[in-house]
Amino acid sequence: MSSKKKVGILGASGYTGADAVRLLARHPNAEITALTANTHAGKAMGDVFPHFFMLDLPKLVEWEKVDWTSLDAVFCGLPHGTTQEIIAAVLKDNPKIKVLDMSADFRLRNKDTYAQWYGHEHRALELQGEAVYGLTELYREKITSARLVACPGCYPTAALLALVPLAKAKLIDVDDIVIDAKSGVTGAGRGLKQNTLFSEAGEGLSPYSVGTHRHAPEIEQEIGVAAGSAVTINFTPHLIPMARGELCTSYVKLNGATPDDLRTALEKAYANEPFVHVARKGVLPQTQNVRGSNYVQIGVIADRIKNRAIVISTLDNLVKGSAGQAIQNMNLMFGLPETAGLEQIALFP
Ligand SMILES: NC(=O)C1=CN([C@@H]2O[C@H](COP(=O)(O)OP(=O)(O)OC[C@H]3O[C@@H](n4cnc5c(N)ncnc54)[C@H](OP(=O)(O)O)[C@@H]3O)[C@@H](O)[C@H]2O)C=CC1
Ligand SMILES: CC(=O)N[C@@H](CCC(=O)OP(=O)(O)O)C(=O)O
Repeated sequence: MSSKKKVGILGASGYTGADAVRLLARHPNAEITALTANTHAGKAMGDVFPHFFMLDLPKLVEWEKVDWTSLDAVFCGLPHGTTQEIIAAVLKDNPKIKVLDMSADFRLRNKDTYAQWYGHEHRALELQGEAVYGLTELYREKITSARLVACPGCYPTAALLALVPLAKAKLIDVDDIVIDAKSGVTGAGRGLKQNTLFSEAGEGLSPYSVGTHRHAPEIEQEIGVAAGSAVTINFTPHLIPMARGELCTSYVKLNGATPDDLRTALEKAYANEPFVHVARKGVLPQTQNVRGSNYVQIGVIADRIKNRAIVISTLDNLVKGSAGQAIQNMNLMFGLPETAGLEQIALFP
């Protein structure tokens, strides 16, 4: 009998689900036994994503048709709002399944903050209270014993890995953080949308949700925990003409520290981290350095303005920004080597 963990992927016809398939198909300790879709249900995975021609994968089915009793874990790449209802139904009858949610449904701890930003009351409040925030480097211990892990959004992962150690060490003024972020268009999912058409996204750079993006409260929640006080940040996302990749430029005010102190604090925080690389002085992170990999690269640059510094972080939104981080968390939850299935080097150029 195979000792591999049997995993299912909800939303396998979407981008995060498909990247989970790409990575899990070569994971030494996992076996994909169920894949779900909505409009694509009934199709072969190889017809929906022809780049999987070499894999023998289960057919895409509606989530109600999955034999949940045979699964050890489920990855969830569904739209937010939909996830909470489906996961509540699955866990009700199959309470032992481990859930790696890549949507936003269980990330915000405060139910009022959730309702304010997502426009409705949470429909699985108990699970919202149970979920562990899945930023591996910050919550490793809690993730190890969790049943439901709310993997962070791609922007929060990039921003928080750069800023949390600095907020914790009180090296920066947490009331003066400006995050300027850029994402490739896969960040918006595979569904047809006007703003991600090649003709509209291919030759321009567009800011969106300025001052209103739902990742602001998620970032504030975790910087607030690190700082020990509520914070408000300035966060502006942009859509850039490339498929995958994300880069966050954070402008910070120093609390009497130097930019070199910031770099030293980050190096110390991530000295034993397999997937976070602090660039040496003078090296600027760029999306090409992490594309297709589970790595995050962070760099610190002195600003010409006195008492300010610039912290740049980059990741692949479909790997460390979603499917890769979810697999890293699954590895912890099953006591597997944390890096299993995730050691790919960036696809450069
Ligand atoms: N893309 C990214 O970089 C990141 C995305 N996320 C989050 O991960 C989740 C998935 O994102 P992404 O993969 O980009 O999205 P996609 O739009 O590419 O895929 C969504 C998936 O959900 C399925 N689906 C849609 N509606 C329903 C429904 N009512 N019932 C069951 N299944 C449904 C779709 O099926 P079908 O195609 O058959 O209709 C598809 O498989 C979202 O919550 C997103 O915000 C998080 C981090 C990064
Ligand atoms: C380019 C783009 O549209 N990106 C998405 C973020 C993707 C992500 O991380 O979203 P979740 O919080 O839903 O998981 C957005 O801005 O909504």
